[in-house]
Amino acid sequence: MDDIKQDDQNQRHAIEHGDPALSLKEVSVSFKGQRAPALKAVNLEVGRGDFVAVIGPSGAGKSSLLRVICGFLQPSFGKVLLGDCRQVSGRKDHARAVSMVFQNFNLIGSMDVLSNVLVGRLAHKKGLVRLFARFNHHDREVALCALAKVQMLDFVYRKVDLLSGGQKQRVAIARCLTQEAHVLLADEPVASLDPMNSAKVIELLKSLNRDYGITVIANMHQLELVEQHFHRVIGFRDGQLIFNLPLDSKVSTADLQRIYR
Ligand SMILES: Nc1ncnc2c1ncn2[C@@H]1O[C@H](COP(=O)(O)OP(=O)(O)OP(=O)(O)O)[C@@H](O)[C@H]1O
Repeated sequence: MDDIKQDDQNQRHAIEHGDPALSLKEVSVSFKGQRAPALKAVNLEVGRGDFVAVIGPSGAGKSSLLRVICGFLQPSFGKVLLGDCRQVSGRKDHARAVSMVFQNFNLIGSMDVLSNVLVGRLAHKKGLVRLFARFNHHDREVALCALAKVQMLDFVYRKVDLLSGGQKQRVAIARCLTQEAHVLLADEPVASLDPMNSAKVIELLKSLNRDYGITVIANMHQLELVEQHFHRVIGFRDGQLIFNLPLDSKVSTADLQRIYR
């Protein structure tokens, strides 16, 4: 237990003194037909290897934040930088560096677990090899290692439609691992899961962060899980970043009132 605490402290020290995994500079996102922007001039730096929760009421801009980091959305203003200076300018530029898991898993239900996980390797392919989704021995090895990490090796050839919600989310996480991304974004990863599976999925994300140094940013509605597991919490309201705090104890009532009014 003491070792784990020491590891945690070492990791926090590295984060505080290391390079950023990503930065947002004055990022705004506006949607056609919406009066207010989804994100308003957001400035944010996330440290390499950090484990961050994003909280805020519905419509606060949490998903828009992850989607603009992932490159699914382009900022209307400002820029997203990966590492120190590489600007995110399209899907291709960062398809390998950033991966995402979703509340509804985004898996292909009619395909087996291994085929779904191999999709993560497409980020490493070009041209016809990518078009025809041709995978080699190394791709399969990476995928099987990822499935071992999420404890789904016994289900390699099972159709995804036949898995439970918790198992599906573990497959989705294995797909991210197979992509070998440095940053894992999770959009409400436990919203569809019961409390036991929710805790398991958060523990799994935590172990990827601890064992592989993957930077994790997760949108969360479950404050208890956030306070129990995450190193940092970011609060959003009305598209604005309201606070960005290290999490040594509970989020104060005063801070919660600033976002959930
Ligand atoms: N594709 C879209 N087209 C138009 N407006 C959108 C779109 N996606 C999001 N919005 C708007 O942008 C704002 C922020 O939405 P976003 O989904 O980022 O919030 P959120 O904090 O993730 O909410 P929730 O917790 O309910 O998922 C909302 O007002 C929403 O209606």
